[in-house]
Amino acid sequence: MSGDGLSGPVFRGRRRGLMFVLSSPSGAGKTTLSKRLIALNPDVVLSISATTRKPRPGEVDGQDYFFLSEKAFKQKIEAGEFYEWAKVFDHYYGTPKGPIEEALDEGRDVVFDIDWQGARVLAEAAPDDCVRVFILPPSLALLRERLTKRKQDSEEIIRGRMQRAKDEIEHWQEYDYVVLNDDFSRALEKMSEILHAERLKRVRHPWLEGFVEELMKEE
Ligand SMILES: Nc1ncnc2c1ncn2[C@@H]1O[C@H](COP(=O)(O)OP(=O)(O)OP(=O)(O)O)[C@@H](O)[C@H]1O
Ligand SMILES: Nc1nc2c(ncn2[C@@H]2O[C@H](COP(=O)(O)O)[C@@H](O)[C@H]2O)c(=O)[nH]1
Repeated sequence: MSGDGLSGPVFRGRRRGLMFVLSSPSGAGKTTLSKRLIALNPDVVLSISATTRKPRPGEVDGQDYFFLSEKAFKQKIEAGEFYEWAKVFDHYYGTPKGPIEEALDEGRDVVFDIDWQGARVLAEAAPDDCVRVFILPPSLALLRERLTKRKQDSEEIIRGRMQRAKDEIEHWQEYDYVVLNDDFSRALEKMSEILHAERLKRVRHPWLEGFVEELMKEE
């Protein structure tokens, strides 16, 4: 069951999975945080996006992203295979529908690492299921340092990502929660707290309606 404290021997109702949407400027730490969050909560599923950008060293197709040609990506847009898609840093990125719908229907929570455009689409499409978290870096200087130390991108690419950082941060007020990723462990703890509190929300437990109705008939 969902491990949310409402599923003991008496409370057997199922809940629908929630969409845990993370955005931040590139390099603030959402990939690292989401992977650690899933390691701590193995019942949570990571949404694997499709992209037309080239794989970084060590990235695995089907694990980090589905790496597609622009032609294949556009065919999938036409076929309606994406929940949402956007152009970010001159490349296409999109969230495949199939695995997400399956996971949510099974009551599993899904983590999305997507930009503000995608977060907005998901929140409009599924306002009751969506929880949006914006991750802030402690400063732009430290953001640049993280991108540099990651050793995955050229100086030119890092410059482009830094130029777009403020455009992304401008959307912070569209999010339900903001987590400052200064100390990593503290940020991770806050993410876990948000996830666990959100799982308990009444709207995520429609079975409670029937349960309370029965309870009120007693005596
Ligand atoms: N709290 C932290 N303190 C120091 N370094 C951190 C912290 N959090 C993450 N990092 C490091 O910063 C780098 C960027 O993190 P990460 O790749 O998770 O960012 P991201 O937001 O997913 O970026 P992108 O949008 O480009 O995918 C990584 O090398 C990661 O180990
Ligand atoms: N709207 C979407 N944005 C996405 C998706 N997958 C990733 N992203 C965002 O793109 C940038 C760059 O990612 P990188 O892996 O090249 O560093 C980052 O902000 C991601 O959040 C998606 O499916 N939809």
